[in-house]
Amino acid sequence: MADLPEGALMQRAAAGLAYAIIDFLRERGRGGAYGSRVALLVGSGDNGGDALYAGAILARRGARVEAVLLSDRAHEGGVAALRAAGGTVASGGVSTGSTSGGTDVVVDGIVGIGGKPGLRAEAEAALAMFEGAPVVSVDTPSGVCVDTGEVDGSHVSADLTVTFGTYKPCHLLDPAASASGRVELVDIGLDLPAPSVESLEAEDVAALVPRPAPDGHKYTRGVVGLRVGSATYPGAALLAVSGANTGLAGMVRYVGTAAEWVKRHNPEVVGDGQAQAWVVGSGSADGANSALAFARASGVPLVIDADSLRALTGPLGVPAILTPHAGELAALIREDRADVEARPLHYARLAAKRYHAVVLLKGRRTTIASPDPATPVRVNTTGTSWLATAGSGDVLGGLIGSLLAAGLAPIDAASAGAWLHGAAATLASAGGPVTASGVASAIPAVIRSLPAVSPRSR
Ligand SMILES: NC(=O)C1=CN([C@@H]2O[C@H](COP(=O)(O)OP(=O)(O)OC[C@H]3O[C@@H](n4cnc5c(N)ncnc54)[C@H](OP(=O)(O)O)[C@@H]3O)[C@@H](O)[C@H]2O)[C@@H](O)CC1
Ligand SMILES: Nc1ncnc2c1ncn2[C@@H]1O[C@H](COP(=O)(O)OP(=O)(O)O)[C@@H](O)[C@H]1O
Repeated sequence: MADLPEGALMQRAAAGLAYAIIDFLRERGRGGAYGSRVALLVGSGDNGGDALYAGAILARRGARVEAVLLSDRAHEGGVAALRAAGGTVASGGVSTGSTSGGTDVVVDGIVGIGGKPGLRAEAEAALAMFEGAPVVSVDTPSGVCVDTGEVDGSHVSADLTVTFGTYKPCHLLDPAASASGRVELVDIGLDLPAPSVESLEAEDVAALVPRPAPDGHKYTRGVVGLRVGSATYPGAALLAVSGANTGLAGMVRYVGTAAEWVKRHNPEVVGDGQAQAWVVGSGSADGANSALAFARASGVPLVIDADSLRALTGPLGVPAILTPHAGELAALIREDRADVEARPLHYARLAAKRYHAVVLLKGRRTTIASPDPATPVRVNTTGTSWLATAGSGDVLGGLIGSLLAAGLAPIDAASAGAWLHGAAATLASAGGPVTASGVASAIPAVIRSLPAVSPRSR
């Protein structure tokens, strides 16, 4: 890094940005840069510099590029480069109209990682001039909080965000993740600090998924037990069992009022006995407290879902994964649901600390926090909104339980489970509706499709 000439990182970022914009224009039916009309919204920092240098590349390739400067301190080298390439520069935050009324893309170089949340009035006014035009954000959608994914005030909603070096929390965590649109990563050779938020990829999950040892038997593979469902909600038992009974654990036990149903549909499932992990609470209704008490007394790691979350009073004294959706987490920590949805990172961390458990906060971007504040929070990016269907959370609890029983650490079981669950939903959905049972049925196919893992990296 020390050997790089000054500005080299910005030149790499700008080149990556320019080529991403050209691809974006092609996707939208333009030939590429040539003949396209490009508006750059340029703030006072290096983020605006990236936009200006990218604009210069586009102008050299025949685009009509206008930079709208939102500050009188725009990046000087970038302004000069754009002018030299034939672009126009409008100061005072007002477009000359050279690209409006048919702008093919607006490039948001207002602020990047140096910005404060919220947009200033001149940025809002400039965005309003180009309302309706597609937006590509440089590094981050301007106005969101980069480190938490929260939004406070107005912000850009991008169709595409081109980011440099690494994904930032705002690209992964809602609500800012939704404002980022599609996110493309450009490697510019940055030296990066350890992340506070991360996301598993297929290779990571492949390395975590338990595989039977050649000389293994069913007990060495782990036994998962479920105390879920009730006379009121027998379906929750069936669905949680379907998530657990995909062959990832060596054996599945079920204890509860739905035992006859469960065994009729799952002849492999056996009754009470020792287990390496218990899943409790899904559809447990009045039995939620006793299910939790029995499971806790076993001393093994637990997955605590739905009704059993209400029975929690504090840390459990055993390793545990809590799996609330936003409403359940709000009730658990006595906050408003809307606040939890607005600050998932904050509240997942808070609950993990308070209950000394891994907290998996379900939603579009399921957020998984460890009680150890040094462990990065994991955000799940697989899945589809078709997964928002009754009972799919029950399937997830069972699946995570089987991974826990197979010996994964709670943070790994929770995050690999969420990844597989989302991927199974996408596979089963194939762009259309899917049921919770359909999600469970697709889990083995997702595992078969994971990239091969060398035995050494397991
Ligand atoms: N890391 C790297 O090595 C590389 C980084 N690179 C790029 O640099 C970007 C970071 O650049 P940066 O540090 O100059 O900050 P940046 O986000 O442009 O703006 C900060 C200035 O904006 C202002 N401002 C603040 N809040 C505001 C608001 N809400 N609304 C409006 N204005 C606001 C405030 O100035 P003020 O006007 O208050 O004086 C502040 O000083 C990064 O995201 C990436 O694109 C690449 O080139 C590759 C190498
Ligand atoms: N908009 C969405 N996009 C993707 N996944 C979603 C969305 N909404 C919910 N989900 C996922 O659907 C599942 C729903 O679980 P949950 O709310 O517990 O449902 P249930 O209690 O009916 O089983 C979770 O895995 C959650 O992450």
